[in-house]
Amino acid sequence: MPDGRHSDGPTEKCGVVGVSLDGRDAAQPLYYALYALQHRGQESAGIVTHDGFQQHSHVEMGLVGDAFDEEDLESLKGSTGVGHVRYPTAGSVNASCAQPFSVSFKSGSLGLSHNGNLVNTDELRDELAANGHAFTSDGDTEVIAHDLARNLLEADLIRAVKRTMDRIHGSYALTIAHDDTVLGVRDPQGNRPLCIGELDDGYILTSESAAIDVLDGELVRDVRPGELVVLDEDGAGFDSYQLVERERTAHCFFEHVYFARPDSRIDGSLVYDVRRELGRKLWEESGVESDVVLPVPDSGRAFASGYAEAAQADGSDVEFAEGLMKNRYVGRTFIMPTQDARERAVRLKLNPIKDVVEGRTVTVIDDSIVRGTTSTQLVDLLNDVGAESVHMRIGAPAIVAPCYMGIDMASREELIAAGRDTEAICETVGADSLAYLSIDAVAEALERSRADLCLGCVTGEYPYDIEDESTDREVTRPDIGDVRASVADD
Ligand SMILES: O=P(O)(O)OC[C@H]1O[C@H](OP(=O)(O)OP(=O)(O)O)[C@H](O)[C@@H]1O
Ligand SMILES: NC(=O)CC[C@H](N)C(=O)O
Ligand SMILES: [Mg+2]
Repeated sequence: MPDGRHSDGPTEKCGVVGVSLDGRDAAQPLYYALYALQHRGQESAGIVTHDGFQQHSHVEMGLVGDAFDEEDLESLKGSTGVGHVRYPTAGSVNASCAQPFSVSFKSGSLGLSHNGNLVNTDELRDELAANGHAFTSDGDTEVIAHDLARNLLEADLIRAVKRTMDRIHGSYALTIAHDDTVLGVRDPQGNRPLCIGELDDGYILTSESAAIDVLDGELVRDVRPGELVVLDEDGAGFDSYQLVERERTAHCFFEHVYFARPDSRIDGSLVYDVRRELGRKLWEESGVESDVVLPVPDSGRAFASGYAEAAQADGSDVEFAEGLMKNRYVGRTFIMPTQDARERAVRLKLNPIKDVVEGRTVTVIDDSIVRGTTSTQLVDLLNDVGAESVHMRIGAPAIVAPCYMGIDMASREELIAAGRDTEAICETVGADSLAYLSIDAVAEALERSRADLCLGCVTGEYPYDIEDESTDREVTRPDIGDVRASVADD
């Protein structure tokens, strides 16, 4: 397995936050912000604060609502701090890798939250260990914390961060509490999102602007790729240092397709608008006449409304209907650790309304197909309730390669599109027709050139050097019959 990736798990990403307030305790706003970022990671949640004298930390496995009670929040004293929700992509899936990571050293303390994945973790860990650093986890985040702590012993804050940025390779959006100073750092290619918000009595740094909204704040701007933002300790403002400049960005397009909340604004675009535009383009590229268009909730919704709107504008009398009902108590299905659990979860999660579907031709719109669990089951379900035909339209290109940048998107073996063409995938999921959106349409909707996006999972070409990437390229495909049989057995 290549450095910095574990073998199985969901395609979730972590959420980071940091706040600096004028006197008010930071714990509660951090907690609410983490609640707003819960979709980005459900494995653990944590907050580290600083009261001007000492650091306080509470980190637990589980969801935000379960990880903290009132007493925990009260114990987190101080008006500055950082928080994290984790979905593991590097290191163990247990408390040893839960964040924020705390490190105490001669000249102070650090609490560090990370979204992303380093691609040179092993090399850095070996070097730091040889210099006497003792690690308590096998993750990449602790390596960043130790490297920064070491640099802080020899240099001022800005130089120390710059040195660490020069040494760590890969994707990272970081919020860091260095004593009572809160910092935000974004990797030089801006792979993972990070933005700055203004609150009534302070400032916030966070993965998604929805977390600023829930605190009734205002989005100021995105943190620029390669930029360090330092919040004033009294919450009065912030300073910016452009520490690394790169010619090209490598923004992750999948943030807009699936990960981020539709109500978040990332790198200048509202996720909801981008999804609707992708849906419109999907109609333009591969629209198919049918009686009804059904979104796959949740993330397929905005795509389907854009698709149906474009179809109707073109004179189609297709109906847009919420014909798949979602059980809101079942989380994102990738979170399930085994294929069997994922299949069961899809059945629990989505139920078709027979009356909407029976005897009709149906177009199902989803944002993406990863392992194919959702689409394969859905086609069966829709056929079971009497759909005359089922056409799948997908608002992203086919995912043919793993993600090494902080999304655990399974190995090639598990990806239904790796080593298969669209026709074979269509046959595998059992649909009457299937079409994906083109990569160019994605770049157009995001108003960026292809060269400024990370498209690794849809092209297999990465903007970072990935150790051992090539060893994962050979895929032995099971027979289509075997795949369908395993679904039918369930
Ligand atoms: O091909 P698969 O491996 O099944 O993965 C693709 C599905 O998983 C995601 O939904 P998910 O249930 O994670 O979350 P959502 O409710 O936000 O759409 C995505 O939106 C697709 O529906
Ligand atoms: N999903 C992420 O961004 C994970 C951050 C970090 N690589 C970890 O596994 O803890
Ligand atoms: Mg979905």
